[in-house]
Amino acid sequence: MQRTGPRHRSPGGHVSELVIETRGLNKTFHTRSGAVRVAVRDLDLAVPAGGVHGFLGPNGSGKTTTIRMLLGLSRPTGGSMRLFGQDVPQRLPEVMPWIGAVVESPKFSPNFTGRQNLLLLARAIGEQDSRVDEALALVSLTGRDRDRYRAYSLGMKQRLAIAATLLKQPRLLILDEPTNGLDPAGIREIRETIRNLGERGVTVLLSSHILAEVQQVCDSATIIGHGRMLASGRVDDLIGTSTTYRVGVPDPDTAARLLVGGGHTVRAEERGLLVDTQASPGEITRTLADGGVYLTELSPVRADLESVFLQLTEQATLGHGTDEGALR
Ligand SMILES: Nc1ncnc2c1ncn2[C@@H]1O[C@H](COP(=O)(O)OP(=O)(O)OP(=O)(O)O)[C@@H](O)[C@H]1O
Repeated sequence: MQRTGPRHRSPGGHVSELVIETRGLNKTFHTRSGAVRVAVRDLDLAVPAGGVHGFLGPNGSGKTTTIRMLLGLSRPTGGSMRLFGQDVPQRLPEVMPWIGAVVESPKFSPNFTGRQNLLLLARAIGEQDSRVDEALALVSLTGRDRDRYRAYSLGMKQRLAIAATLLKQPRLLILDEPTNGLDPAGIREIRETIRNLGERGVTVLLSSHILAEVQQVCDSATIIGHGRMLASGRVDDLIGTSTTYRVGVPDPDTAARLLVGGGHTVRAEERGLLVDTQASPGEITRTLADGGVYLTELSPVRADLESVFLQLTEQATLGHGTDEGALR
């Protein structure tokens, strides 16, 4: 797992081509009341070519701000950015034809069908009409393309928005929280669409505050909190770095103190303690036994990004004192 630095290393140490690269990226807002708000802080983002890369962080952690800067919609206060190896925003006009983005809901005409909306768009950007059928198929809207847009579900509207970006066959697709506000069926359809695109060779940057989403859909991920990168790497590796154990003990307070002293991350829960650690069960047992505490239970809990995130944000918040927003 890589925690800092702009290069993405595979487990074998190979440095892959980066589609998105930021170095020391900063964005500070000055609010009307005169307060200074740091939205993005020294962010080194490295997104390798191919597959789906998750951009994971709680609400307000700086994902949209970063994406807006990458797309030239907002100006950084510091640092540098590259897309396909080109400095942006300076060279944005050159790389923009390769990039599709759904950052806000696009304006479609409610009385036109999905197909008519895309045909209008395709002609406006000089793409062949045949691209419309291909784009509709990629987002699985083929059977519903002759329904009026106003009759579409939110999920279908979102898939049409993705189809619109696919008309020009982008090599990079940036999706900002694309499943927000969708029902479970809509969420599933969008996730399938994103996975299909990743498998077809499109690099997808998927921003999300939903850990399970990133875990299910993404090959690699960057986790941010307070505008800072907390970890980056393959999702398998991010999960593999730590295991959570449920620890049952007669005296949880003493046990927690001993475990924290031993360098483990500890959370209290109803049935005992949850310990996020890279250590073996034997080491946990020894740490407690050396302090005179004997276990009544020690069982591994399925590792997920949530425990990784909690470990990372705990480290990051030590120096900040503010709390992260809600993750679900
Ligand atoms: N135009 C602005 N003026 C002032 N503060 C802003 C502005 N835009 C964003 N912020 C602040 O910057 C921080 C990061 O916001 P941002 O929208 O980038 O987070 P996010 O990770 O995309 O969150 P969400 O998941 O809620 O969209 C927040 O504290 C937000 O309030």
